[in-house]
Amino acid sequence: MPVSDISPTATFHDLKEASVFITGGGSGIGAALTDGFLGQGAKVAFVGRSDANRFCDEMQEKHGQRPLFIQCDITDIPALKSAINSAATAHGPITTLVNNAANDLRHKASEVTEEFWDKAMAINLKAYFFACQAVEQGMRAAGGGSIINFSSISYMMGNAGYPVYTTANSGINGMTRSLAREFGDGAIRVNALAPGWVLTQKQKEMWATPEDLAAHLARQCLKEHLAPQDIVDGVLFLASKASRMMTGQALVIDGGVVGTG
Ligand SMILES: NC(=O)C1=CN([C@@H]2O[C@H](COP(=O)(O)OP(=O)(O)OC[C@H]3O[C@@H](n4cnc5c(N)ncnc54)[C@H](O)[C@@H]3O)[C@@H](O)[C@H]2O)C=CC1
Ligand SMILES: O=C(O)C(=O)C[C@H](O)C(=O)CO
Repeated sequence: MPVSDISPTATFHDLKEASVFITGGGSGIGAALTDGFLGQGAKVAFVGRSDANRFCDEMQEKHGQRPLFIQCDITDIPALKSAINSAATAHGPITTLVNNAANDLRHKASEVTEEFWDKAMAINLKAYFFACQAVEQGMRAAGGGSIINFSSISYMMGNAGYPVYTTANSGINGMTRSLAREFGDGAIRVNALAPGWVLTQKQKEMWATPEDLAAHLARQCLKEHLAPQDIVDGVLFLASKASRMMTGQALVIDGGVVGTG
């Protein structure tokens, strides 16, 4: 489905003018999130490795407001912190952080080198932590905020084929619970969101064989594959004061896989 067709169903009035920072907000689920937050009237900044100006043009045309794109590899922690500072300077202190960028490259345990491990963890876990650290003081000064850390049901399913990724996904949930405790006295909420299999263009091109899709659907209670926009309303809810007393949780949006297999 083209990005332009994405339309979240809920309106969260407190997200109007909110300063939102999204990692990997230019493609896949992240692009749907950028679109969704702009649709709420939020000010959105996002980072990604490759040029996203065409996507920003599309968003400006659709919403009358351009997201701020900052080119940045999130494994470069000083660059990530600098991007967060630039976004806060442009839009005001970040009150919603979405740690979305990740890499689910397939691999076998026997093939994992130390170098691969370090690189995978740098993208899928380390960057998440340092982005949380970088927004803490600004959120405290602003009177609070919401952090949403993308995890995945893949570790809950005990999936093979990407063990370093699933290790990081599990770590994200532990980190989320600890940071929820540590940041809670600043009214900063920290939650995880674990999607099921979401058929982005990349998933369709790289991993989704007809056999695997059928097997996955057989495990879902709801017999329809998820699209990126199915994740958006859940993120908006976690960002909004609609979830004001919810923190340290992992929200699963998967069509009903976990616990049914
Ligand atoms: N698509 C799916 O089926 C599922 C996705 N998820 C999670 O949802 C989130 C989004 O997933 P997708 O949209 O499928 O991912 P994707 O791979 O399609 O997009 C990830 C985005 O992050 C960016 N990115 C990756 N590495 C980066 C780096 N080093 N520096 C800066 N940007 C970088 C990419 O350019 C891209 O914009 C991830 O956290 C993923 O683990 C979880 C479960 C299932
Ligand atoms: O995190 C991921 O990426 C996934 O979980 C993708 C799908 O859920 C999957 O691989 C299903 O088998």
